[in-house]
Amino acid sequence: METVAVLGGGKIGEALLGGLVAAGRAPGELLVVEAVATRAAELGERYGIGAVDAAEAARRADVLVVAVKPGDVPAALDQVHDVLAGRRPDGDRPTVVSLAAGIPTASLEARLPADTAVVRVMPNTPMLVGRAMCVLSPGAAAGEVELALTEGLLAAVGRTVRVPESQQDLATALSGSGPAYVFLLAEAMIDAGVALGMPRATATELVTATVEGAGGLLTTPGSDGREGVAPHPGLLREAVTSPGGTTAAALGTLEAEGLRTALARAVAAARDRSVALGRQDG
Ligand SMILES: NC(=O)C1=CN([C@@H]2O[C@H](COP(=O)(O)OP(=O)(O)OC[C@H]3O[C@@H](n4cnc5c(N)ncnc54)[C@H](O)[C@@H]3O)[C@@H](O)[C@H]2O)C=CC1
Ligand SMILES: O=C(O)[C@@H]1CCC=N1
Repeated sequence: METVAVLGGGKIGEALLGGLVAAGRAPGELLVVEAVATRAAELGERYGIGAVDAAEAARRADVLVVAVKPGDVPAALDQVHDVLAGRRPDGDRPTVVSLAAGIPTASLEARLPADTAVVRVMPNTPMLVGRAMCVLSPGAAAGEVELALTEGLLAAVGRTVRVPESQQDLATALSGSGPAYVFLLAEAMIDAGVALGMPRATATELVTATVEGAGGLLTTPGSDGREGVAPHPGLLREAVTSPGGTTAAALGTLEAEGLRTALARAVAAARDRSVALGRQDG
């Protein structure tokens, strides 16, 4: 198997490394470059992954994953540039896989040796439990080989989909940030249950099982009574909504309070922020 080096062992770096280990990848094939020594040690203890410096990662990696904050990407790429320049671009040089929100492949390529294969990916944190949604777009020098290599790696930790790079900022707003919207919804539901008198542990069990079960229905073909097409959220919602019943009362309140509009605005705000992060780097 190829050696994967991750620059940045923070939340998403850990989700990838931990997810790969959980999927059976040998820790010896995984490397992390982490600026904070205590954090690197923590990852070593937790997953048995070796910490190296940027130059060593650039020397040994077949896939070099950039998982630092968008503003730290230029410095991180500068640290590996010269070693990468010493490796031939025709198969010896690693594929650079960027997980950074907003940063276009053209900006990444401009800070890397000419002809480096770059794949821009927007992952999400369910990667840690093998349930990621990873959205991929190739850079100018990334062909089918590099895309397939990246997909093969990420398939171990969830699902992958290719999109034109013009849709990456919107993908970031939907699936990259999306888990946070679901967690906020869960938190708010639990708090509402507690406010109305249910013990927190019970409310938490009810809500988390409900989110998991609803996710299962959304992703199980045929769950809305139709065969051969992806389940429609509206049909699943209708099946819960008895005429004159409790769900209709709740949904009427949510619509009146503007939940749908709030979500549309939230996704647009996240998309715009992703675009702005890319401009700041440029
Ligand atoms: N957290 C999330 O849900 C997602 C994050 N991302 C992207 O992943 C990237 C990282 O985000 P997080 O993991 O949340 O941030 P984080 O702040 O948790 O992790 C970044 C890590 O990189 C380290 N670091 C910074 N510069 C470094 C360098 N030059 N060399 C080595 N290590 C360095 C920091 O010490 C830190 O541990 C961002 O670009 C973000 O846009 C993408 C999808 C989802
Ligand atoms: O909040 C962020 O900027 C990152 C990108 C997607 C999820 N977390």
